[in-house]
Amino acid sequence: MKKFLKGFTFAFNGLKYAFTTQVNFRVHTFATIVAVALGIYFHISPSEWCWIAACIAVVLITELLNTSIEILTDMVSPGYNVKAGHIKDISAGAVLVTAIFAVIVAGIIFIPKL
Ligand SMILES: Nc1ncnc2c1ncn2[C@@H]1O[C@H](COP(=O)(O)OP(=O)(O)OP(=O)(O)O)[C@@H](O)[C@H]1O
Repeated sequence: MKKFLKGFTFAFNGLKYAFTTQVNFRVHTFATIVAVALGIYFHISPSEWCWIAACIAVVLITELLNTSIEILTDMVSPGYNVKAGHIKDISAGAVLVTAIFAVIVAGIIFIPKL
């Protein structure tokens, strides 16, 4: 049980690290708050909440993985390396894809309610 709770502490430390060091993670957290506030304001349906929750999760998870890939890349390749650059660009591209997906879903749900 102690080990299980310790795992949570490590996970929360990771979230804290991402939040305090990554501007993008803070921006996505702010976007999460806005999406939840809009969902409450417009009384969206349970299935619309599922889509919003999925968007929030996929964007935040990808941002967290992007952060850890960046750290790992800097560790493995501290100097300039074309491949290191590609790795970081691809990882950032993954975040962009999820963000575009979230904006499209939010548009489909919220624009008709305006
Ligand atoms: N070691 C490297 N070798 C080659 N290009 C790199 C390297 N590190 C970074 N780059 C290039 O610079 C871009 C920005 O890298 P950087 O590490 O600053 O990431 P970031 O997205 O600005 O994240 P953060 O601000 O959190 O560090 C990368 O996407 C990549 O194109």
